[in-house]
Amino acid sequence: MAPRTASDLVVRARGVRRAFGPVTVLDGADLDIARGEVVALLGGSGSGKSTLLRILAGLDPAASGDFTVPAQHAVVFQEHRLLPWKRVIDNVGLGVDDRTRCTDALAEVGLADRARAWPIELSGGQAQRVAFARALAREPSVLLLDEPFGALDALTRLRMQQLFGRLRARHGFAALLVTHDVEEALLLADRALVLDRGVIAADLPVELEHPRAPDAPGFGVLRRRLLDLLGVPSAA
Ligand SMILES: Nc1ncnc2c1ncn2[C@@H]1O[C@H](COP(=O)(O)OP(=O)(O)OP(=O)(O)O)[C@@H](O)[C@H]1O
Repeated sequence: MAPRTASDLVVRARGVRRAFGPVTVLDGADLDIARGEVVALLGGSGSGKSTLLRILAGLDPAASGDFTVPAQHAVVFQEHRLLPWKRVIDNVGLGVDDRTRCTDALAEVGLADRARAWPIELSGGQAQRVAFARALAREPSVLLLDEPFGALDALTRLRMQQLFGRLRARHGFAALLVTHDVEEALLLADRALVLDRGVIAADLPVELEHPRAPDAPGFGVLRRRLLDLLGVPSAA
């Protein structure tokens, strides 16, 4: 891989620190994301993944460190966070002037026919699709995703992961994907980072052909390596 220059980077963070009272959660974390690159962020529960994502999203003014994230970013959380008093299309259109972009985004996630529905009328998977449409309508150069598929049932999660792959191929956005799911990281990401004791402790390139599948050659080896990096021992 050619060395990355600063101009290739869409996200650059250096020495990110955050403590809550006496507890230091991030202790000088460094992170780069290149244009169009999907980076998974893993780590034990409470290791600070969401804290780092929130900082990059500009949602935590108390953090310190140097970080640049383009203004044109969008965030998707585990919960859809749709406004219940706005119809689907108006949720997608929040802060976006161009209505065509909103209609197109809704069509891209397969929900053109639900534009006039209320959020309460949607399934969990559909609501999360709308959350992605809302993000897409902003034409982001980077998506910040905090376990966006974590609350979905296994089948819906698989469909959403496939949708994410198609959207990424079409739009070329970069993404930071916080996930607990090793398989998800290896299906979707170009690199997998492991956050441990406040720093990025490992950076694993995922050099697998697309479309990827858990039974494809090379997948199992990478899964084992990533589990090792996460400190999960192999079954005896
Ligand atoms: N607003 C807050 N006030 C106090 N402590 C907080 C706050 N936000 C996060 N923390 C603490 O910071 C640590 C990291 O939390 P964070 O949610 O970033 O971890 P995580 O890696 O995303 O965890 P999980 O995988 O369980 O979602 C935890 O110990 C958490 O309790």
